[in-house]
Amino acid sequence: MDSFTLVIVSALASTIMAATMYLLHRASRRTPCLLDWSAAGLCFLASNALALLAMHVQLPFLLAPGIANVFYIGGHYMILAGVRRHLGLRPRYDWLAVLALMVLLLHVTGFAHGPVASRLIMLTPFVAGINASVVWLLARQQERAMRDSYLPLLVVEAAFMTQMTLRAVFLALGQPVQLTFLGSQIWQTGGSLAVLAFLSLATMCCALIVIRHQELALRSASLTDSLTGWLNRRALLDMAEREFQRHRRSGDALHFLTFDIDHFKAINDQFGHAAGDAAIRHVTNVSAQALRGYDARFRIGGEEFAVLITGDGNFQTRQIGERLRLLIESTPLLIDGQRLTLTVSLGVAGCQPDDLQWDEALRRADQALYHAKRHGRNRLSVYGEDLLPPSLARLA
Ligand SMILES: Nc1nc2c(ncn2[C@@H]2O[C@H](COP(=O)(O)OP(=O)(O)OP(=O)(O)O)[C@@H](O)[C@H]2O)c(=O)[nH]1
Repeated sequence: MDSFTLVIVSALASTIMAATMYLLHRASRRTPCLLDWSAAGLCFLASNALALLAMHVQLPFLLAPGIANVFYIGGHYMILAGVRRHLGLRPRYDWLAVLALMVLLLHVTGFAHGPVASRLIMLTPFVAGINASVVWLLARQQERAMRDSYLPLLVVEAAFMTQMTLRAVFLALGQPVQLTFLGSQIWQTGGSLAVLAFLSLATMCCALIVIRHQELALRSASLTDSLTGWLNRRALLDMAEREFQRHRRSGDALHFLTFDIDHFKAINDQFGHAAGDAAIRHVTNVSAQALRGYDARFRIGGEEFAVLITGDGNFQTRQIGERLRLLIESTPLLIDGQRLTLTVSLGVAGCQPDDLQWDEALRRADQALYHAKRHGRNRLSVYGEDLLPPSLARLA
């Protein structure tokens, strides 16, 4: 294949990468790694543009291949920088500056002025090192929901690193191959095709990561209450059904602990809606300290909350609820310089063998909660103990 066509096609693929990443960023500005990946496309484009220019004009050696190779390494590095940023790490442009300087300085050495093969061997540790860093970072990720979307980029980077390394090893150890700058032998053609495939696939893989990430963020937002960060009623429908099915199979206890802020309307009326919101946040923050990390918490109404407690009986659930009640009572909220003591009323109910739906237990927990409200507030009632089912209440 002629090298002119390959460089043109690679330049096109670089442009598509830069434009795709930039346009995706325009569509959702909350994903800055897209700008790194767009810059990666621009770097590859600049490298190809210099190569094209060098085909027609005699350029200084430091410009082509020197600066052209710096852009080429920069392109690979910007993919790494974007991956780092996506994973919440600093992109480390200082490392890029050091790498760029090293690559440029190497072009002053006699080795770089040798045959094309020697420059290829010279660049391989840089490219393979950057590719290996991307592979290492992505392979370490534990988040199950995202792992599948990292795999394609991981494979593409690993494949490119492998072909680059094998090519360099063959050129270093094998029969001398006469490569010429922008020649059309199989070695150059293969290398250019590898770059072309890499650019096209990396563009798709980066887009896949961003789309998957946004999808998960949207899904999480749709299940989360924005004021408190607790799960919302919609999430409760999902999770309670799953836990109810598990409870029916395993027989493990499943309890609902519901609670509601006492006289909350008075806070709104006296201090305003913003103070009411602060009170809601205060109650959820404090009660989170009384709950265990694995207890699923939900905001199911304005100032009503539910906790799904699995594996514990009435006694332990009552203990958890009492701990929560006491902690809220003893942790005042500061509003306008005033210390305001908040209290909550709580209800507890467990799923019973003849329950057909999980919400029967939630309804009983609500009845227990209203029992606690009627009997003075700032207290906890357990359905079946403090409040008897109607059939037993008649006998009592
Ligand atoms: N600030 C704020 N207020 C809310 C929110 N959601 C509901 N509310 C208010 O919460 C109040 C609930 O009042 P009530 O149901 O009478 O309950 P209460 O005053 O706590 O009385 P008891 O529950 O009987 O102790 C209403 O005034 C709602 O407008 C919210 O997100 N923020």
